[in-house]
Parts: sequence; C-alpha cells; structure tokens
Amino acid sequence: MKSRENIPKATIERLPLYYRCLDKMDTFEEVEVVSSKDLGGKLGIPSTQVRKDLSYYGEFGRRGVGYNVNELKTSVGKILGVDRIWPAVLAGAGHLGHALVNYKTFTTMGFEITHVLDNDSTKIGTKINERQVEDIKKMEAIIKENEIKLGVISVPTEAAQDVADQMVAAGIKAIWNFAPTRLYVPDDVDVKNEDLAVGIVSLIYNLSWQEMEAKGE
Ligand SMILES: NC(=O)c1ccc[n+]([C@@H]2O[C@H](COP(=O)([O-])OP(=O)(O)OC[C@H]3O[C@@H](n4cnc5c(N)ncnc54)[C@H](O)[C@@H]3O)[C@@H](O)[C@H]2O)c1
Repeated sequence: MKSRENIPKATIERLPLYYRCLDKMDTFEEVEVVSSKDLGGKLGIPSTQVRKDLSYYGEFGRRGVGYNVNELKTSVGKILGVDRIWPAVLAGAGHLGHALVNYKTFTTMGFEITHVLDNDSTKIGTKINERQVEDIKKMEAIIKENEIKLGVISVPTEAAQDVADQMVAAGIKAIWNFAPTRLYVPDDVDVKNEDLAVGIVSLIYNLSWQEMEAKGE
C-alpha cells in the first residue's frame, strides 16, 4: 500500500462510491463477482481508473475474473474506516438537523449520530428518530464520556465557530460542517464543509450558459 500522502484526493473521494455500490451489490443484489468494467460502469468511472484507484491499496481481484464483491467491500470498508460505526454528536436540531438525524443510511457508511444537541429550551427534551435532543451545555461531557471524535454542525452561521471551538476543546477531531462559513480549527482537526447552495448554483450556471448559447448571445 502507498503511503497516505501519495494517494490522490480524487481516489480517496471515489472510495465511498465504490463502497456504497459494492455494499448494494453484496447486500441486495447478491452479486458475487464484479469486473472493474462493470463496477466502473455503474458509477460512470472508467475501468482503468477503478483498477488504478484500488491498486494504491494493494492487489485485489484476479485478472480476467474480477473482484469478489464481498471481499472487496470488506477491504474498501476497512480502508475507509467504515468497518465500524463512528458515533457523532450533532449540534443544531433544526430543519437540517432533523433531516440528518432521520437519514438512516448513514450507518451503512460507518457513521451514526448518537447525540443531538441544541440550545433552544423548547427543543431540549423532544425526540428526533428516537434520539432525545439534549442541552448543548452537556456537549463537552457527552463527547468526553463517549470518546466521540466526530461532530456535525447544523447551527446558524453566527453560532458555528463557537460550537466548533467547544467541540474541539472537548476532543472532536473531525467536523462535518453544514453552516456556510469557514471554521478556524487546529491543524489536527479535519473539517469537511458541505454547501448544498454551491451545488445548485453550479447547476444554474450551466443552465444559464446553455440558454445563452441557444439564443446565440
Ligand atoms: N449545507 C447546506 O447545504 C445547508 C442546507 C440547509 C441549511 N444549512 C445551514 O445549516 C444550518 C442550519 O439550518 P436550518 O435550516 O436547519 O436552521 P434552523 O434554524 O432550522 O436550525 C438551527 C438550529 O440550531 C439551534 N442553535 C442555534 N444556536 C445554537 C447554539 N449556539 N448551540 C446549539 N444549537 C443552536 C437552533 O435552536 C435551531 O434548532 C445553517 O447554518 C444553514 O445555513 C446548510
């Protein structure tokens, strides 16, 4: 296996796609063997790219035969760290927080929101999908007691940095941030920003160019 720094970011970003596809084939479609062509075909990724991506992590499959779906899923799952469930705290039990807590498929990707926190007294004590909303003041104790490393931020922008600071101080090492703002964290903390608005604007951008081209502008 290559050292972590030598593996392209794009390869790492494709691994969850391979994993989800292999999991579906293994769990629901009972497929035993898959070629790089078929795996890539399902994801719109060339077979040469699939083979190259996997080659960074070792030798998988047999030439001319393909990959054993279950074995490859297990290996990719281990590489991704999703062969276990990582507990996570979520701060901000609002509209987005509800949607995230209600999304059950996260567990198949090795991630489960085990604690939901908010600072609104009308929300504290209510339940979302069996999870009781707890007071954000308990966050530090919850993170420490449960040795949680993963935090999800779905609070308004103006509260996000403060919540991130509290998470980091309590021991969080990776933050999935949905607030549309840059978070300042120490180097050993990983932040992944998720901005749905950027996705939709790039779609609109393409639509608007197609329209202009059609009108010959
Ligand atoms: N990434 C995306 O594409 C996307 C999509 C929708 C919303 N958002 C962002 O997600 C965040 C939440 O959006 P929403 O629509 O769910 O808002 P919301 O107002 O419905 O929910 C925010 C929740 O955060 C709580 N909160 C506020 N300050 C807090 C604090 N200091 N500690 C703990 N809880 C606190 C509120 O009580 C509320 O329950 C916003 O930053 C929004 O911009 C992002």
